[in-house]
Amino acid sequence: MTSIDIQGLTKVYGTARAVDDLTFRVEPGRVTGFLGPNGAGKSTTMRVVLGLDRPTSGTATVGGRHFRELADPLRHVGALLDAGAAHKARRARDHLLALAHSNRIPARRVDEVLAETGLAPVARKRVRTFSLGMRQRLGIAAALLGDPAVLMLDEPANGLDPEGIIWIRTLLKRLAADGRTVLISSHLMTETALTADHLIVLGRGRLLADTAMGTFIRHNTHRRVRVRTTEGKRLHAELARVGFEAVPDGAGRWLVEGVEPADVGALAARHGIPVLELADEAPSLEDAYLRLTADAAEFVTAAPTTQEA
Ligand SMILES: Nc1ncnc2c1ncn2[C@@H]1O[C@H](COP(=O)(O)OP(=O)(O)OP(=O)(O)O)[C@@H](O)[C@H]1O
Repeated sequence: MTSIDIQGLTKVYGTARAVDDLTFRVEPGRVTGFLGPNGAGKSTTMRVVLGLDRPTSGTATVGGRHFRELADPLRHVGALLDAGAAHKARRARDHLLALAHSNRIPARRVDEVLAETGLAPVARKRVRTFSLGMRQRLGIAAALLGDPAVLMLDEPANGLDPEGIIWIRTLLKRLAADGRTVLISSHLMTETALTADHLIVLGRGRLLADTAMGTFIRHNTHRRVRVRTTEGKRLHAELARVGFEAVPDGAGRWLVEGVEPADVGALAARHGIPVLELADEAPSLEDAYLRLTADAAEFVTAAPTTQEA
C-alpha cells in the first residue's frame, strides 16, 4: 500500500512561507479532502510531491520514494493540477498516447481511460475545441492512465456538469475502495462532504486539522435546533430565561445551539407558544470549515455596505 508522506515540509518563496513545517500522511483506502483558504499552501504541497518544486526543507515522498526517483511516474502517481496543461493543437487521443508512450503504458489503456471518462466520442477532436468540462475529463483521463496507486487531483469537479459531478464522486470513492490513495483539494464544501472520508486542512501553510470527516464536523460545530413559531419574541425570552440564546436565521426561523429539540418543544408547550416547525439541524462541513479557518483566511472581502435609497 502506498501513502503520501509529508515530513517537516517548508517552502519559502522570497519572504513568503507558502508551507511551514508541515507533517501529515495521506493513507490509502480512503478519499482525503485537502482544504484551506486561498494561498494556504495546498498547490505548493502538491507541486512539491510531484517534484515540480523543491522544498526549502523537509521531504515529500510517495510510497517512501521521491517522485523524481520513480521510473514511469504516471504508473505510480496520477495527478491533475491544471486541466489546461494539454497541448491545444493535439487531438485528445494523441495527447494521451504520447503520455502513455513516455511512461511505457500500453496503447490499449488510452482507449480504456477515454471510455471511462466519457471522451471516446471526441477522442479524435483537437483539445482546443474542448469545453472546460471536456478538458477536465481529459486531465482526469491522463491521471488514470497509468492505473496508479496514488491520485492527487486539484478541484476534480471543476467545470463538470451535474452528471459529471456524480460520475467523478463515484469514481473517486471506487478508486479509494480499491485501496488506492486519493487526495483531492477543493473549495467546494458540499461536494467534499459527499466525497471525502478524511480531511487535511491547511491555514497559512500550517496544518490545522488531520481528522476523519465526522470528527472534524463534530469538533468544530455545535448542534443546533431550528424552530419556527408565530411568537418568536416570547420563545426567545423563555429560552433566555433557561440559559439558551435563540438567534434569528433571517428566514423567519430561530436557531438555538446546545439544546435538544424535545426540550425546545416541551418549553414551548409549557408556555403555550405555537410551534410550526422544529428540527435538529445537522451541522455542515462548511460550518465547521469556516469556524476553523476564520483566523487563517488571508483574503477576506469587506462586508457589503447597505446603500440607503
Ligand atoms: N511560484 C511562486 N512564487 C512566489 N510565491 C508563490 C509561488 N507559488 C505560490 N506562492 C505563494 O505561496 C502561498 C501558497 O500558495 P498556494 O498556491 O500553494 O496556495 P493554495 O492553498 O493552493 O491556494 P488556492 O486555494 O488559491 O489555490 C501563496 O501566498 C502564494 O502567493
